[in-house]
Amino acid sequence: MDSFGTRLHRAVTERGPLCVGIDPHPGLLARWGLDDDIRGLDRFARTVTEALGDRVAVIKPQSAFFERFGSKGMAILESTIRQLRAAGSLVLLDVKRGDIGSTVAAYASAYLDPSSPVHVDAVTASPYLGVGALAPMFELAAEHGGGVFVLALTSNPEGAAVQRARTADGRTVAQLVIDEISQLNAGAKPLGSIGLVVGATIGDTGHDLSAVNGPLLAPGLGAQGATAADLRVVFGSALPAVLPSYSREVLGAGPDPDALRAAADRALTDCRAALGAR
Ligand SMILES: O=c1ccn([C@@H]2O[C@H](COP(=O)(O)O)[C@@H](O)[C@H]2O)c(=O)[nH]1
Repeated sequence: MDSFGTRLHRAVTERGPLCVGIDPHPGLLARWGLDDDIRGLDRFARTVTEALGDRVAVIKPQSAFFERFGSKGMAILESTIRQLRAAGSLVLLDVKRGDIGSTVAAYASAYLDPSSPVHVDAVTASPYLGVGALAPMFELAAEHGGGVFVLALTSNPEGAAVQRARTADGRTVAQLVIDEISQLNAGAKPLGSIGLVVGATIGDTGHDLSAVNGPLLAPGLGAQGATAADLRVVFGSALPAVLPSYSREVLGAGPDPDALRAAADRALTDCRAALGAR
């Protein structure tokens, strides 16, 4: 199996640099004329999958919106993952896991072992128990062609107090995360398999992303206020590695599948223009 970095590079080359989230917010279910229950969740996830699974490079289900319905929600998440992968999009499960290493090993087998019912192409992970504690995820990802996106500079305003705090050597916590992930990706071609999450909302923070050599997931576009034009300010010379991510901005166009596709196409056109030809 090719590495996640290779598979992502291929998907972006073929389909364009875009990630669309599946975030079935109660408000969106209502706007779509669906009840906030298991049937509404199923219809919402199925509609997005059928509309976008064969055209968007990466689809990012937000686990929380499935988890809130318990085991029935998880069953829908499992079938959504299967349908998305069958349609050819890479599935990035936004689940932000992180713990002591021995527990991270269990999260790794849950999401990155091909024999698991919730096996996905990549997951999001939190580094606040130490980047090193995520090693079992990095190892299983490498073994099975999976990817991990580690939070570095998140899109929400509350993140800055923790992420931009200074460590003993004067670097910010975020720069320490960035540097550790850069080491893990060193020498990988065309792209490493360990990505970072850097919000499109954060402006020019002066962090150095030039050595990451891995994908940079950029949430915060659309509903949180960032525009594709902001990507240039946030990422500078690291722009070619950016994977822009939209959820509500695209999902709000539903439930008509043509309208969903048109919204995703608009987002992709904006991102292509901002990132340069890709
Ligand atoms: O820094 C981060 C990390 C993750 N997210 C997630 O992305 C989507 C954003 O949804 P929008 O509707 O496009 O605002 C959501 O699932 C977040 O949990 C993020 O926003 N910022």
